[in-house]
Amino acid sequence: IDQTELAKRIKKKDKMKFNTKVIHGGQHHDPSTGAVMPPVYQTSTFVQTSPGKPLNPDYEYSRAANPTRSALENALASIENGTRGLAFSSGLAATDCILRSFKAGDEIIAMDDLYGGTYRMFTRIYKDSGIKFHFVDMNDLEKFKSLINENTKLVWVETPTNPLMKLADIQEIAKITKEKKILFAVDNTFATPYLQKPLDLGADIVMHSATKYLGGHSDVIAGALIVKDEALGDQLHFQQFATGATLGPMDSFLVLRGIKTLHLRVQRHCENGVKVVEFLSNHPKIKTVYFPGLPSHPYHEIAKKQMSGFGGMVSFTFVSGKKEEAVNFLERLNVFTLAESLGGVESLANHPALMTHASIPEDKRKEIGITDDLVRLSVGIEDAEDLIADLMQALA
Ligand SMILES: Cc1ncc(COP(=O)(O)O)c(C=O)c1O
Ligand SMILES: N[C@@H](CC[Se]C[C@H](N)C(=O)O)C(=O)O
Repeated sequence: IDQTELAKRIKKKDKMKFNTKVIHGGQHHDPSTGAVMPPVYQTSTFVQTSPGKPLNPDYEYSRAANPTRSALENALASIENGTRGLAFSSGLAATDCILRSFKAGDEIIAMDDLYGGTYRMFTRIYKDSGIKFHFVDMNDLEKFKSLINENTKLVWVETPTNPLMKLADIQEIAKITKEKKILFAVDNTFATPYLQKPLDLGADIVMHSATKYLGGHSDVIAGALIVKDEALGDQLHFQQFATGATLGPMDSFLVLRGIKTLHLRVQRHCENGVKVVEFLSNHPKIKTVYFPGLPSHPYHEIAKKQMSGFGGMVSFTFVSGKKEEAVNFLERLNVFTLAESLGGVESLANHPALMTHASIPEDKRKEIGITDDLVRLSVGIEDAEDLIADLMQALA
């Protein structure tokens, strides 16, 4: 098949439905061998037939492009309904790639509840760059609007947020950022494109910690950016190429393999999430359950509007409010593994204040509601009965 015919066939797959796209989107067989999965092109460089003339014009050096990474990047673009995907060596490297575009005097408005590492990058790595950061609850649209001025260059939201499961209305924010010509980036790690498609809702950039649901098997650290606008895609690719935080071929292969079962896994995460939430919500020792699928969740209406399911991430606090009770509970778990990270097939449990969000200063944590008795669960795809039995014995 010649290249034009191949490109046509790939384009057709972009019109297919989501469950087909996770498997075929942006994909074709390996042109030189016919291999169905792209081989792990474990090579740093590519032959040139004459100086400056690579044998294949798409590939000269793997930091710029590598065929295994290209296959993943095409899949990422397809499943998020973008035109360009970029794969990074971590989620934070992907975030950093966006941040590098800004200069002293620029202002960035970010959601007040963020993954601890993102908050740490904004407040510590970029603190001396002259970029000004504002943290605000994006549900207070008036307050958000009042922070915008001619220097505002980026709006950054995570929705749902890590770990408090707050939501931001992507469409409403996009109306404002479009009018003011501000770039709008959404960290879609918790929702995944199976449940939420920020580019379709008006965002300019989707970011992922692909370490989580996209990879799905807790075996890789990876990040992703996806955009619709081709010029923005070129600009971000240049930043990535020129600074170097690209994803290696083996890790690209693992994330691509993970994506092929994303729809099945997230469906089960959602089913199990609801069952775990039902159990926790009726347990006498549990005070508040944070889950966007609960009608009592303050942002349930936004969740219904922009998500097609509620995911498998659940946080909760104890009636006693005591850190010791949370710690004892976590130490007693048997099927849930006490570990940082989320989105893998196995259920994980985490104490945000002591683990994933320890990099946020204590006063700030308290201010946003990350209390010392807060526990976060990443509900996996095991049998829900076993998960609930494990929670029950650990709470007993
Ligand atoms: C919501 C969210 N965004 C970004 C990151 C950063 O990703 P990574 O660990 O892959 O660098 C994480 C976790 O680390 C996360 O939970
Ligand atoms: N100690 C790490 C924390 C990694 Se958190 C991983 C993931 N985002 C999660 O929320 O579980 C650090 O970077 O400080």
